[in-house]
Amino acid sequence: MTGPALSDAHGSSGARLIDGKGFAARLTQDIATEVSAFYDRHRITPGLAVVLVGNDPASEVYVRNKALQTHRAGMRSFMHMLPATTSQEELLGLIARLNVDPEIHGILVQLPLPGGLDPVAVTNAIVPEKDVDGLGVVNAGRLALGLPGIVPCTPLGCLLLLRHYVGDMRGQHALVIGASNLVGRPMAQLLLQEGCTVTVAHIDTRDTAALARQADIVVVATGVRELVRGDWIRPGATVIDVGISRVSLPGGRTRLVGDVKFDEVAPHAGLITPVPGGVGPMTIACLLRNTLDAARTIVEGRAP
Ligand SMILES: Nc1nc2c(c(=O)[nH]1)N[C@@H](CN(C=O)c1ccc(C(=O)N[C@@H](CCC(=O)O)C(=O)O)cc1)CN2
Repeated sequence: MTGPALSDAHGSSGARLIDGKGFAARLTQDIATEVSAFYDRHRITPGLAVVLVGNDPASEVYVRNKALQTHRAGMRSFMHMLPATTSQEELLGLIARLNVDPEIHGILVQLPLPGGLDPVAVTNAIVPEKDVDGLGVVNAGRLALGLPGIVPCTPLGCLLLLRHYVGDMRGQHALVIGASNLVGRPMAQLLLQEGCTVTVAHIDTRDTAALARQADIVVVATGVRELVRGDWIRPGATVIDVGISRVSLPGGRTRLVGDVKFDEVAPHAGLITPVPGGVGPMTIACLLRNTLDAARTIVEGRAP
């Protein structure tokens, strides 16, 4: 429940910054310790296969970071970089091989996929026990029923931050803006399980601002940059910004912005995640968590 109050430079009257970067670094260290203990017990190093199709520049950065962090946590990383011309059959063939590879405990196909490839069919081709993105129907169904399973990395990261900084969320009103399979839908399920009253808004929901003004917790995952404005936020509310957009600045430089107009929102919020350094780093830390848990399930035969 710590975190610095924002300085006047941010135009804030005292919202605390949620330090996702620091939290993710500690989580990764803990996972490295657990990976080492797992190796001592079984003489097995968990292995993560990451599949990237095409050359989306942001995805290339994310998969490189995934490989780096996987090594840092003491696990094995297997990268499969495929051309954008890869057919659905070729991709499904690779997944079928990874599904039965004993060195692989987690499989992730980086999203978005190039046009012509069906992300639902592809993610559902991964066997549920290696589906470390938690996006297949088995893990998504388990989450919807409140059963143990693999939870998608970004919503899991948001949940860990909320549990740490907010604590008990029972009775709080949570608004999730954006209903994607990757973030919004699983996030809503997790908040329900925490005892929140949950509203889910679409990008084009009428008067999302009015819904936000009633919320104690606002999680935004729309990809619409700076959608959430200062007057949307009830004083003291917790704001979790999942969006990451790169905007061009004069002189060829770029900067990252989220789905929240930070300088306007921070003075109203009680707690807020920055972009960068908020939810993003938690996504990769939770992928490592899910990979180790998947290895445990496969090797020790126990549920995560
Ligand atoms: N199969 C998946 N595809 C995608 C996922 C996912 O969880 N599974 N999530 C996103 C992208 N993503 C991981 O893949 C991701 C996004 C952001 C970050 C991150 O650390 N962001 C940093 C800034 C990094 C930068 O400088 O660009 C931050 O916010 O501080 C990590 C992973 C879509 N695809």
